[in-house]
Amino acid sequence: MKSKRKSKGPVTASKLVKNTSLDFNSPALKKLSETGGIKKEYSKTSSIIREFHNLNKRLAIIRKNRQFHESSHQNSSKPAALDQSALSDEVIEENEILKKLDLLGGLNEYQKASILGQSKLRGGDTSRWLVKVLLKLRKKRSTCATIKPINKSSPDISAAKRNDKLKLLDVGCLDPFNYKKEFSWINPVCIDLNSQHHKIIKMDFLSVPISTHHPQLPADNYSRNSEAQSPNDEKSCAGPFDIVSLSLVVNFEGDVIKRGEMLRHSKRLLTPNGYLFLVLPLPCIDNSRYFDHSRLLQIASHLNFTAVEFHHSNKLAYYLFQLDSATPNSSTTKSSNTNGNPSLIFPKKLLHNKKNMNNFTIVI
Ligand SMILES: C[S@@+](CC[C@H](N)C(=O)[O-])C[C@H]1O[C@@H](n2cnc3c(N)ncnc32)[C@H](O)[C@@H]1O
Repeated sequence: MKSKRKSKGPVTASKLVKNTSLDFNSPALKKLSETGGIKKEYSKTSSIIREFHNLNKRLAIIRKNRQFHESSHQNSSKPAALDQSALSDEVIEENEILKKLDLLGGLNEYQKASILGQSKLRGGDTSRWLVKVLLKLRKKRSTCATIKPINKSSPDISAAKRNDKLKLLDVGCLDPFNYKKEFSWINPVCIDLNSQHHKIIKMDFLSVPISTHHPQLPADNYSRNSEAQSPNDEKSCAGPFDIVSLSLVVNFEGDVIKRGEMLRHSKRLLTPNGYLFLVLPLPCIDNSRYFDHSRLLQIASHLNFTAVEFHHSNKLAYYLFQLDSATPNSSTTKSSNTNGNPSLIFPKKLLHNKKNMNNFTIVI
């Protein structure tokens, strides 16, 4: 009789990501990479991420339609039979999507797949690009006065010096130690819809308040070695911030209007000349019917952001924008083409029309 015990099988990346403390330099992960096994695992994680995004997008559309049907039903005096059947179809589809998301493992599994995507074997997490640019800006600080003086030489960082650190809101944070090497001059506050670590506040970015009565931010609890820190909570997370990081977060949101709202909210949370670090998958910029580099720059400029630096890698598009609070706000300006929605300044507009393009966009 055959033994029912399953063989342990090879160490796979998906097994590795199940560990809470991920060691990206572990011999097992390196070996997996050398033997080529990791490629298969990466394509598996990529398909989880892709499927998750598609389902999320569809869910946002259905929920929006439902809101619309419900409000038009409330405002109408006639019995709307058609609306009612559309509504029940949408409820059925919504439940199916939720089931599929559940089968995929939900946000938790998606995040594990994303953690694997961050691994150094794949070029590291996106914070490395930001740090490189910030250091470059620090060098030419005479022209970029908002990069504050940094005293890295002092091992004892007093409260006064801590206030000199750049306060960075890391939205959609999977690893609170992304900026570990920079803790002496960057003070990260980490949030995510689904926290993977006690130092990551479980919070929706759109509900981060603009200011607080508690100016002491939780990231002051960070120290290089200490694990025993007081837990972060929603109350301790509030603007203003020197930097807001939206790395691979805007594309996660399925609702195109909420994507625009995320950019607007960054502006509200930033110090007068603060920075917005935005990272999108490259196809959002170079293979979308409704979006591209210049559209992004137009939207950014409308919100008084100027691109300080950008970089397109094989897979990702990195942007560092700086807020110019001195420029008069242009948010009252309306675009000529509003696609039937007069409240939108940058509506969904066909910009390119080639085969196999995606439909990513951000509307404002
Ligand atoms: C692809 S991961 C990005 C991880 C990391 N920032 C990076 O650059 O690799 C997207 C993360 O954004 C989080 N997220 C999406 N919308 C959010 C929101 N409105 N508020 C907070 N976190 C959000 C998701 O929960 C998910 O963990």
